[in-house]
This record gives sequence, structure tokens and C-alpha cells, in this order.
Amino acid sequence: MAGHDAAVDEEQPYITHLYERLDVLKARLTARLATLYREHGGTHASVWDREAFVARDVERLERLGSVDRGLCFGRLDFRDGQVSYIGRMGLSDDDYEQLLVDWRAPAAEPFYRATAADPGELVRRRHILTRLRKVLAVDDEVFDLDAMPAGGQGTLRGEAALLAALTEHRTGRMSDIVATIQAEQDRIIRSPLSGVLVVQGGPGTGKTVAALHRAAYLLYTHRDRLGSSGVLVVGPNRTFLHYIDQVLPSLGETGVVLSTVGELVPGVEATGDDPADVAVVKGDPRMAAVIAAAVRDRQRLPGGPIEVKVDRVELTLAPSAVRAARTHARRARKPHNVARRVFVRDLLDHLAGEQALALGETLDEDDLAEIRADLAAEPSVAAVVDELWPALTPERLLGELFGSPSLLATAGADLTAAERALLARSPGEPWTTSDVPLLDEAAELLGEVDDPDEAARLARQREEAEIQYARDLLDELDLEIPVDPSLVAQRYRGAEARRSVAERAGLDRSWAFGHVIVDEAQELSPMAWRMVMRRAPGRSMTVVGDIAQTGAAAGARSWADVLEPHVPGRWRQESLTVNYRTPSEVMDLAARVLKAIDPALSPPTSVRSTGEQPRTVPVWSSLDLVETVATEVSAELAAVGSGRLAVLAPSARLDEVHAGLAAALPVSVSRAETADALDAPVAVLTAGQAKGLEFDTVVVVEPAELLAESVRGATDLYVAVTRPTQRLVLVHAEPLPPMLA
Ligand SMILES: Nc1ncnc2c1ncn2[C@@H]1O[C@H](COP(=O)(O)OP(=O)(O)OP(=O)(O)O)[C@@H](O)[C@H]1O
Repeated sequence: MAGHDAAVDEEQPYITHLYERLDVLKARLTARLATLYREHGGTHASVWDREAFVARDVERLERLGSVDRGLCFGRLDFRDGQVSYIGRMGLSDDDYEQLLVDWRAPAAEPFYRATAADPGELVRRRHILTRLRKVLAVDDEVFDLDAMPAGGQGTLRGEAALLAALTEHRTGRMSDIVATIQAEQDRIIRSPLSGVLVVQGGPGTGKTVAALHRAAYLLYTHRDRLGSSGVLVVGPNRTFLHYIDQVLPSLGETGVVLSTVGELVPGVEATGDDPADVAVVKGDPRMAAVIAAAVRDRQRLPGGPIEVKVDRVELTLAPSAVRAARTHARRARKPHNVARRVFVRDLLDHLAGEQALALGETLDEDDLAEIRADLAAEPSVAAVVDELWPALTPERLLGELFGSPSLLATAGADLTAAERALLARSPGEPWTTSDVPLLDEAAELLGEVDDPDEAARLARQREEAEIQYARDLLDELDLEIPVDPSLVAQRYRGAEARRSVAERAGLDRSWAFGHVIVDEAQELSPMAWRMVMRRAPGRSMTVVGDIAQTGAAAGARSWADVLEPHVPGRWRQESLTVNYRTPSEVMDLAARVLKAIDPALSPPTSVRSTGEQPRTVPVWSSLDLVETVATEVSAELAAVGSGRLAVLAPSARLDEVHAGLAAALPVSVSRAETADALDAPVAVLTAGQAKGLEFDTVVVVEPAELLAESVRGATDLYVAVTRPTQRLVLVHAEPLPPMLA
């Protein structure tokens, strides 16, 4: 960026004017909210209206609060003398004169798309860098020197703003890139809402960040549709979601649900990960048929007549009666627990008839209804029904299936004995990430269990959440007037539909999202894809990933394999080719690893170089490995300053390396499982855990071991060496793998 110059002084008054306008709008909204909170009573309709105003104003205030940093970052000068300023949100004055154009509006497109070869009507694009409302620098690209006003020919350093952003120290959180989106990314961000868009790109090409900006763009452009249905972003793990969770709020968008695959079924906490061979079986598409068979197997026929004793009368349930009830219930084509009502009703009808016969009386419909009700309350009858067609939760179905070799043998006849053995699970064992898609599959086939206790529990949970929400809201607004949170909560109650789509969607397994973004999509198994597709019934999706980085044993080998079964011929692919993260010196080394994965693949081109070659540090004995890593980390920390450093180690060495560094270093050393994983100056992670993340410096421990650790070891190594934004160090006691030597 240019230093302090005339252009900086030229822009400051306008930028100040924009911030003044922002402050006026905030003050007006705060005052209106304060009045609305003070109002009580009125007709039902007026209370309802007031709630709607409050909800809308709170959302607007949140949006205004989120755009302060870098409110305006660009200016466009057109051939006809017209000027537009581009920023994080649109602003107009009281006469509806546009002061600032939202970066997502069509009018902002030239800011990202215009090139020297195709400038359109643009004569100049200006990047404006501000900090704390002050203009620090401007950077101009002039497309038509002749059309420029005298004295307006600034520096011609088009990539300055981008390079300045790329070389900043990492903070442990991804930042937004509105000011420096590149043309190939902009095309992806503004791609139409409908259909499935696949974004394939090598490491550091901005897939994640572009996908998040796309979410913000889609919410802005299709707010009527997506505002009520919401956007879901699926990421590989909590640490990653934590890494990206500030991007959308900084763009003024909060109505997005971020979730891992393991969290997609509300109420299920998946705390474990399966070994690769187990994950492969659980992720296999044949599991869909296994689960379906497991559900049908629980709709049983008795081997012979069943005797049921009610009020000292023996009633007989013939297999033919059970079969008729089961056929009738199955014909309903409803989920198991819903169809169960048909089955139970038929069975009770049959037993009521038997009882009437035993009593020798002719009964009218009312009498029969009474008998049916009595029978339904009879424990012996309930036990029989439960045996023949039990009410099942997904957890119970799967728990009993995986806990019983005989149930598995019947339902899993298409699996091999070895595969079935891998599914074995003891009762009470924690659910794993690869169980979750199976639980979701089961939930789909089972439907809801009619359970009044559960309904009451959910209502209570909702009420508590509402009061907490109101409390947080009041804290945040800081209205300086006393307001009772439960009063605010009451106002929101019933108006929940307008309060937070994200919150409601997050609690509802069957929520139909308007758009779903899947990041690190190459890692999902076929069963996980089935679950994700259920969340996007309209098939409006953005799928981002890199097939060359597939680490999960059950993950993808091609996008066609993944998508053809769900959207045959109805998906489109875009590619990103420029690496914004990793300097060329590091990428040259990474390219050698990529060749070992597949000689046909080519790495993305780095946008910058640092002049620093990756360093390899040999250790003479593996006994000294951790000590050497500690020495290297200390030296690198001095170079990194306030930035972040990651030590990427083979999983078998993770504990040892973490303990060694924690003892040797004066700074805190985190691991992936801890909440501060991204906040500490040093994080010790496996390559898999570091997927999607980036650090100023990366120290890779024992590359040969990393390579040998799994069948996809080369991919893990590729992921590891493509994490740094500045420096890479390889520490090894074993000889380096040939591709790195
Ligand atoms: N246009 C841009 N302006 C500024 N920074 C950018 C731009 N594009 C990408 N970056 C930065 O480059 C880095 C890599 O981006 P991102 O993590 O989205 O890449 P990715 O393709 O998802 O990588 P990986 O496959 O390794 O996870 C991030 O720090 C991101 O902010």
C-alpha cells in the first residue's frame, strides 16, 4: 500500500462521514429499542407487531455493530465521472442518496472482477485501508490513464492490499477477505443459488474463505428465501469451526448454523472416533440397507399363538392376526413409530373382539372403544406390543443391533462376517462420529416416538433458552434502563419463528436448510453424504474440498463418485488455482509430496514467495527428537513474534511431543482437544487435526513416521507441509522419505 499521501487525506473526510452516518443509525435504533422495551400491554396484534419490530431492530443493530472495522474498503471511479464507495454494508442518507455500496450488491462487482484487459466502464479501482476509523493507506489500480483527473494517478500496485493481508501474522482465527477477494473467488461467491456447486482447489486456494463469503452473499441476495430457511455450514471438527466462526459475524451475518458431521443429530453427542477399518464399514452405502432391514426385523411375527391374560381372561393372539396388522401398518408407508399406531390399533381391535367373545356379549362401538382403552393400559398387552412392534429411538435400534450378533447377522446379511464383527459395540459405549449418519438414517426410518415426558422436557429446555437469550440480549444492548429479562423472554415466546432461524434449525434434525455448505467435503463417507443431503432437500449446496487431501479412509476419491448418486448430472464444478497461503518455497517441497500421491496432480501456484527455504533438521538419535523439536520451536517462536506456530506430529508421538514441549517451553502449548487449541502460541496436532487450519510456522516431526502411519500417509504429509503461511521446519531422526530428501 502507498504510504501517507495526498490520497489518504483526500479520502479521510468521506470515511469520517460514513462512520458518522453509522453512528446516527445506531443511535436511532438504540433509542427505538429502548422505547419498544418500555411499552407494555396492548392488543394481541399490537404485541405481536412490537415483537416483530424488536426482532428486526435487534438484528439491524447487531449488523451495524459488526461492520465497524473496515466499514469502507474500496472506491470505484467510472468513465462518466461517477464515484462509488464499496463497503461491508450498504448505507444511504436520509434522502436515500447511496453513500456506501454493499460488497455483495451487483454494483460492487467491478471492484472484484475488473481487469486491465477488461475494465468495463471503470477508470480506477482504489483499495482503502483503515484502522480505527482512520485512513492508513490507499492503493490504486488505474485502468485508463487518459481518463484520470489531473493528479489522480496513484501507485500502480494492484496486489498490495492482498499481499499485505497475506503476510499478516495469523491470530488463530480466520479473517474475512471482503477487501481483497480475487476474481476467480468472486465468480464462485456470486454463483447462482440453485443446484450443487463443487469448488475443487488445492491447499490455501481460499476454498473455505470463499465458501463463507458465498454464504454471506447468498443470504444478502436471497434474504427472503434463506432468511427463514437458514444456511448450514458443515466442517470437519470443532477446532476448525472455531477457527472460522468469526468470519460470518464480521460480515454482519449471524443466521448460519455451523456444525460438524458428528453434531448433526441434535441430542446425540459423538465423543469418539472409530479406527479406520470400522469407519469404512460404517460409512459404506450398504449400511443404508442394513439399517432399513434392522427396522423391519423389529416388526416381528410370533412363532405361534400368544396368550395374553387380562382380568383373569386368557386372550389369544393368532400369528395370522399379527401378520394382518403388520401388513396393514407397513402399507401406511410411514416411519416405524408412526406406523406403529396402525399396528397397535389393529392389535387392540383384535384383542377387544376376543374379549367380547369371551364375555359372550354383543358390544357396541362405545363399549369396544372402552375395552380397547383398558387393554392399551394393560401391562401384559403393552409387553406383547413392545415385543412385536416396539417404539424405537435411533439409539435403541442401533445399540441393540450392534450389541447383538444375531440381529446383525439377519439385518447385515449382505456384509461379510468380518465386516459385521467390526460393527460390534458394547452397551453404553460412546457414540462415534461415524455412528451419527447411521443414527440419522435410523431416525429417518423410525420417526418420532410419541412420548409426553420428552415433549415436556423439550418445552422446558426451550423456555430456559429463551430466558437466557433475553438476558444475553439485554447485556449486549446495554440500554442503561432496567428491563426484566423474563419479560423480554415472554415477549419472544411464541414469536420464536422470527427470533433465530439458526437456533431453531440447530435443534431440529429434520430442518430443511435453504442452502448447505460442506467444507473439507472430501472427508465425508457415503453415509454422511446421505445425512447431509437430507438437510438440503432443495439440493442447493456448495461443496468445497480437495480430493488430493482426502485423509479419511471412508472419504471421497472423486466428486462424481460422491455426487452422482444424489444429483446425477446436476452438479457443476469450479476450480481455484492460486495458493494464497503457502509461499512458493514451501509449495515446491509440497509439490514433491503431491507427485507421490498422484503424478497427474499439479499443485496450486503460490501467489508470493518469502525467500526462506524450508529447513530440515536431522537428529542423531530418536531419544533426542523431542528435545530438538523444543529447541527448534523456541527459535521459531522468536521469529514468529505474536504469530502462531504448530507442531504436527505422528499420532503415536502426540502425547510425548506435547508433554516434552509443555515442560520445555515458557509459553502455553495446546492440543486439539482443548478449548484453547487455537489461542495458544504453540499447538501440537496431528496432520488430520490441522486440516483446514494454518499457522505462521509449522514444525513437522518425523515425516517418515507420518508417512508410514496410515495408508493415506502421503496425504497427511501433504496436508502437514501445506499449513504454514511463512516457515516450515522438518525435524527427523529417521531418514527423510525419498520425496523430501
Ligand atoms: N482473496 C484473498 N484475500 C486475502 N486472503 C485470502 C484470499 N484468499 C485466500 N486468502 C487467505 O488464504 C488462506 C487460505 O484460505 P483457505 O483456508 O480458505 O484455503 P483452503 O483452500 O480452504 O485451504 P485448505 O484446503 O488447505 O484447507 C486464508 O488465510 C485466507 O484468508
